[in-house]
Parts: sequence; C-alpha cells; structure tokens
Amino acid sequence: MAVLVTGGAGYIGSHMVLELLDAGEQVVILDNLSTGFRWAVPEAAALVVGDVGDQDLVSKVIEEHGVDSILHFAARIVVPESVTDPLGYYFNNTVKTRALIETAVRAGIKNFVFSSTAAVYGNADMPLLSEDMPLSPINPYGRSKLMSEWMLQDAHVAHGLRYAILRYFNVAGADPKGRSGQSTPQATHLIKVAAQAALGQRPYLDVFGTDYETSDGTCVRDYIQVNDLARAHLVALRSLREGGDCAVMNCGYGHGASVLEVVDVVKKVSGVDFEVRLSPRRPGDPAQLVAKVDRIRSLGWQPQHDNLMEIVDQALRWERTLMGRIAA
Ligand SMILES: NC(=O)c1ccc[n+]([C@@H]2O[C@H](COP(=O)([O-])OP(=O)(O)OC[C@H]3O[C@@H](n4cnc5c(N)ncnc54)[C@H](O)[C@@H]3O)[C@@H](O)[C@H]2O)c1
Ligand SMILES: O=c1ccn([C@@H]2O[C@H](COP(=O)(O)OP(=O)(O)O[C@H]3O[C@H](CO)[C@H](O)[C@H](O)[C@H]3O)[C@@H](O)[C@H]2O)c(=O)[nH]1
Repeated sequence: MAVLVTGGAGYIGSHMVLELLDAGEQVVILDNLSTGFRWAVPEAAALVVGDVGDQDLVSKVIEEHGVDSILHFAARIVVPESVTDPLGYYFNNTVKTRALIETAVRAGIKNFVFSSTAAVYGNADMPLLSEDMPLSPINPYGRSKLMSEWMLQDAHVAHGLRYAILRYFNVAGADPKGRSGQSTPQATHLIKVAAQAALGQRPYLDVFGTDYETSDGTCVRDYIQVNDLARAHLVALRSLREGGDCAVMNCGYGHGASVLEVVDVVKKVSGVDFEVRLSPRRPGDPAQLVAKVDRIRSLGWQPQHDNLMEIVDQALRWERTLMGRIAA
C-alpha cells in the first residue's frame, strides 16, 4: 500500500516524505510546484506534478500506486496574502480540498490526515489552547482550513472516511541530516527571517509589537521542530490504520517562546549581533498561541527536538545550504 502526500515538494511535506521513506513506506507525491521544489523530492518517492483539485488525475494516481491513505499538505499558507486574495485561498485550500475528499471517498481511501493550523483558534486568550475550545479564525487562511476540517468530519459521518486533523502551531527548523528545510525565498516565519538576518541575507529584523500582555511585551508562540511534526503524522496514520479513533490533535510542545527570546537564541547560536528594530504590531497577530498537547502524546508521540537552540541551529545550517546553492 502506498501513501499519497499532497504538497510533498513543500517545506513540511518534504520532511514528511523523508520520515515515511525512513519508516519503509511507499510514497507518491502530488504537487503543482507552485511553492514547492522538484529538488526537494527524494529519488525514492514518485512525484506527480499536478493539482489536488484534478479529480481524474488524483483517481489515476490512487489506482496506479495502490494508495490506501492520503496525507494532505497542499495549500497556500501566507496569512496576509489570504486577506488580500480570500477567494484565491478559498479556492485552493477549501474548494480543492473538497474535490480531493470526494475523490478519496469514491476511491475507497481508508485514512486521511489533514494539515490544519493553530490559526483556527483566532484570538483565543488562554494560556494553553485545547482542541475542544470554541473556534473563531480571524483570517481567510484560518477559515479556509476550518471549513476543510468540517468537510472531513462530515465525510466521515456520511461515508466512513477516517481522518486525523492535525493543528500545527509554529513549525520551524530543518532536517538534522541536512536533506530539506524551509526554502521559500520570501518566507515570513520568524526563525527563518532571523536566521537570514544573522547571515546577512536581510539588513535587520523587525520585532512586530512590544506592547502585548506577555512577559516581555512580544508575542509568544509554540515552536515545533519539523521532523517532530512529521513523526506526529506517522503516529496518527498508524493509529488510524490500527482502527484508532478519528481525532483532532494539536501539534506543538506545550510551551512557548517570545519573539525577543527567539531573537536572543538566534544571536547566541549564530554569534552575530544583527540589527533588531522594535516595530508596530503586525495586523492579525494573537498575543499568545501555545498548544495543549495531551492528545497527540496519548498516541505515544514523543518529541525528539524540543530545544530552541537546536531548532535555530538547524535553521541556520539550512540557510547556509541555500546560500551555497545560490552561489554555486
Ligand atoms: N509552515 C507552518 O508554520 C504551518 C503552520 C500551520 C499549518 N501549516 C500547513 O502545513 C501545510 C504545508 O505547509 P508548508 O509550510 O510546507 O508550505 P509550502 O508552501 O512549503 O508547501 C505547500 C506545498 O503545496 C503545494 N501546493 C499548493 N497548492 C497546491 C495544489 N492546489 N495542488 C497541488 N499542490 C499544491 C505547493 O507547491 C507546495 O509544495 C499547509 O497545509 C499549511 O497550511 C503550515
Ligand atoms: O520578521 C518577523 C516575523 C515574525 N515576527 C513575529 O513572530 C511571531 C511569529 O510569527 P510567524 O510569522 O513566524 O508565525 P505566525 O505565528 O504568524 O504564523 C504561524 O502560525 C499560524 C497559526 O497561527 C499559521 O499557521 C502560519 O502558517 C504559521 O506560520 C509573530 O508574533 C510575529 O509578529 C516578528 O516579530 N518579526
């Protein structure tokens, strides 16, 4: 049986593919390469270049590769872009996910693991966010994902499609073996941007907002290392295959770091005292997002990289790899 990984040429999907291959799974990737990279796909995985909304193509891939499970990563992911192009986000993330779920149901796919996000919680003002809290996403990106969660849950009730919905908090770091990393040139993620500032790829780093009600006034996030996140998917997939319950699960470490704490760690690990500008708040940023993680842990998931210094070191190494590629 093979696993279909949509978005497997992207940042998180490519780490997922490595974890699956390391675990001895057969992998086929479907990616339209809109933000992913052909080079991020290992030789041992089959790559089909195409769109998750193309039902004929997806049906063919499922049949030809004997797919029993789908891990659905493909999406557009930039929150501010979702505000200026909401219909584009609803089309790519919601309408095409609907098409994919329908194809999965028709093809008799057994298990569906979906990439959701802490953005579904919106501005929840709680020290730890649990999966059962009321959901109120504050941007089209979060809403596009929440609608996909609902479609999956309804398809389960009506058609028996089994699902695991994983709500990622802040994904960071890179494969410790140096095989993949966050490669999007214009990425906005804090650790990536700070690593670029440390390596002279950006002139300075903005700290967006210093007047939040947090310990040092800057936003707090729960940073989860990308291979740890990929292993959470493996654990969820195994549970589904073994008849475990369908579930919605947060993926984080259950503790947070503030923006200034992250900046300090990046300075320490890189040895570079890059310029930091204290800037106004970025619209739409909740003060604090930290996961309650009992559920994913109850499946036996144990993080192996819960260490900000290590995560930052991986991000810096990957940035150097990318710089080397550009120079070559
Ligand atoms: N990066 C984060 O911090 C974060 C946090 C929460 C949730 N997520 C979710 O994780 C998933 C992966 O995110 P990422 O950071 O790896 O982003 P990414 O942009 O690196 O990867 C997305 C991949 O999907 C592909 N893709 C997009 N639309 C497609 C379509 N219609 N058909 C086929 N392929 C398509 C892209 O080419 C790319 O390879 C997304 O669903 C995202 O919403 C990411
Ligand atoms: O140059 C920067 C970049 C970020 N930040 C701050 O750092 C924190 C983290 O920002 P990121 O952009 O790294 O991550 P977000 O928390 O905004 O977003 C992440 O979590 C979201 C869920 O809330 C989505 O899932 C999204 O895809 C994912 O990147 C925020 O307070 C942000 O204002 C800065 O101060 N300067």
